[in-house]
Amino acid sequence: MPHIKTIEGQLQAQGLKFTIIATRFNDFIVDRLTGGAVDYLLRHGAVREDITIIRVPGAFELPIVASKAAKAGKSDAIICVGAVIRGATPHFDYVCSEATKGIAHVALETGVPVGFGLLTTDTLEQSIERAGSKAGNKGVEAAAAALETLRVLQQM
Ligand SMILES: Nc1c(NC[C@H](O)[C@H](O)[C@H](O)CO)[nH]c(=O)[nH]c1=O
Ligand SMILES: CC(=O)[C@@H](O)COP(=O)(O)O
Repeated sequence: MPHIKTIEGQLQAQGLKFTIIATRFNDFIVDRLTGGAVDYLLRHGAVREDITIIRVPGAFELPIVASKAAKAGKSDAIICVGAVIRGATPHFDYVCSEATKGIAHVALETGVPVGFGLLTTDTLEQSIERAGSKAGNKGVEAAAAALETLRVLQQM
């Protein structure tokens, strides 16, 4: 059988620099996402000195700050965390759409992997479930995805 070349990212964070960008909006949820991301990185070999946390007002501001962080060249990977919870008006859709598109754009434009740890939920309960309770922790998932993607990109 011919050999199939396979590229997979190792989940080793030793020697890597990370920037976590976290919203102040819904901070009681977002602090759990941030903590999950930090804990994941430390457990996989990163050191505290190589992790920077930047706080922004809300999800809408995540892309511009992620863009500056990526272009500054001091981060191997970026992790965005936040929580947008549906209100009574279409505001939710606009905030989610721009944050999502903007974060994806930063990664594609700069080549720096950006983990997407932004909760977009219909209810507060759904956010709580995804911030370290019964449905896991999306901050952890975003940190893991950013690290794995970085390790894949390094082999290409
Ligand atoms: N409603 C939520 C927001 N809204 C605020 C915007 O993100 C933005 O900060 C404001 O419009 C000023 O530009 N942000 C969240 O992160 N979560 C929400 O539920
Ligand atoms: C997520 C939102 O946009 C939000 O909390 C705003 O609520 P509303 O639509 O009731 O103004």
